[in-house]
Amino acid sequence: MNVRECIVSAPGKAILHGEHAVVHGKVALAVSLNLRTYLWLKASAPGKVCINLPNIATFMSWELSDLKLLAPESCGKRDESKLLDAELVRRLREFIGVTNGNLDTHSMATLAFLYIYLSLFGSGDLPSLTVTVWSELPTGAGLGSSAAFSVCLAAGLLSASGAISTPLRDFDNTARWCQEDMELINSWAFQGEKIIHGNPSGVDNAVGTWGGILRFLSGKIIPLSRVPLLRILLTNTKVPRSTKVLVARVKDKINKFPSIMTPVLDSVDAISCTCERILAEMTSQPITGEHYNALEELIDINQHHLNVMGVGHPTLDTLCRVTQARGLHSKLTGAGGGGCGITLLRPETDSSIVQSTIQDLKDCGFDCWETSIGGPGVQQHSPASVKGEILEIFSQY
Ligand SMILES: Nc1ncnc2c1ncn2[C@@H]1O[C@H](COP(=O)(O)OP(=O)(O)O)[C@@H](O)[C@H]1O
Ligand SMILES: C[C@@](O)(CCOP(=O)(O)O)CC(=O)O
Ligand SMILES: [Mg+2]
Repeated sequence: MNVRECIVSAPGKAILHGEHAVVHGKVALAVSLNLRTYLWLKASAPGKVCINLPNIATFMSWELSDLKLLAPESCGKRDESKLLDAELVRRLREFIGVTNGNLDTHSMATLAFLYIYLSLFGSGDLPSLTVTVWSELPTGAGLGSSAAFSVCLAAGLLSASGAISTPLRDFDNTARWCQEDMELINSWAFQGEKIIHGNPSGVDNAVGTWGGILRFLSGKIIPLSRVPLLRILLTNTKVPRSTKVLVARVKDKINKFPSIMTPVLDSVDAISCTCERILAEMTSQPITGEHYNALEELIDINQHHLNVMGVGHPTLDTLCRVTQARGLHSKLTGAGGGGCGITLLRPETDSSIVQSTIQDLKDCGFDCWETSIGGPGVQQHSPASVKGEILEIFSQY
């Protein structure tokens, strides 16, 4: 079977409010970032499937004849079932030698790839292909690298299978899919997230697919059209953590202390809804200091709640303290336990304050940069529209 070569990309995300609570049916507000993951899919030597994941030093190659033995009996390109095929996951875990509880980066990424590949192609001829992924996002830092990876896998493999169109026309630089195709990409990306996370809410893959600023509640995605331009500082504490472990930790706490944790989750829900209302107000009325005071207070309250849930970290406390000393407010973003935090900047925050804060945070050993938000969701690219440095990485494989 011949595959169609393609390059696709998907953005990372920052959660403004609602991480963890969103897994338990509460509202989250999330925004796409200008950092993206790129996937290049091309035909490979006959009889072989290869993945090159240089961000995580993973390079694998399999014989089609071995993969064919693992393929599920039925597969469905249009099957949007929310349940993972547990039997296929079991066979794949055994095939790549993952023992129970093994959560390493390499195994999760390989499992997610093989699961989507075999689910989409398993019942027919398996195509010989090579997939190379390169990301501008830090891996495992709370910026949705797993979701951007899963969205790219879903978009690339669905396109190669012909289950969705190839939107890029001659002379286009980038192109996006129709709503129906994006829903299919999102649903397969969600399967990838399930393999990597265990119990994802789906907010990260939704932002990776649609981009922009979204309100997410129990799988329902509402793009926010009325949002002021927000200035955000991103800080990576560089403390590694696993979303899967942190999501499980919060669940244990809820099971242990339901009457204590349920009001915390309800409060986070109210924070997300209040934030959404304030953001809408800021587009319909003149923006005042009161709006920013309220947004800052919501950030502080939510950060305390996240500490109560057990997903804080001393480095995140340092981030909050260092930025507070400059009059700025921060919270963790994503799963916490290290990883990244966001700091809200006011429109009038002087660039000298921003630069001094960045320097203070760098002095703590963190990476820190001002980011732009709301970038496009999943896209197909012509090679000419991909940055030279990424093409150069791709050209090595
Ligand atoms: N560029 C990449 N290449 C390969 N695998 C990736 C890449 N980015 C993310 N992943 C997968 O996602 C996992 C990290 O997911 P997760 O713990 O949810 O953190 P994040 O906050 O970055 O989403 C990694 O262990 C790896 O399996
Ligand atoms: C903690 C959570 O709300 C977000 C996790 O984001 P990340 O994998 O840390 O980027 C989990 C989820 O929504 O699936
Ligand atoms: Mg993730």
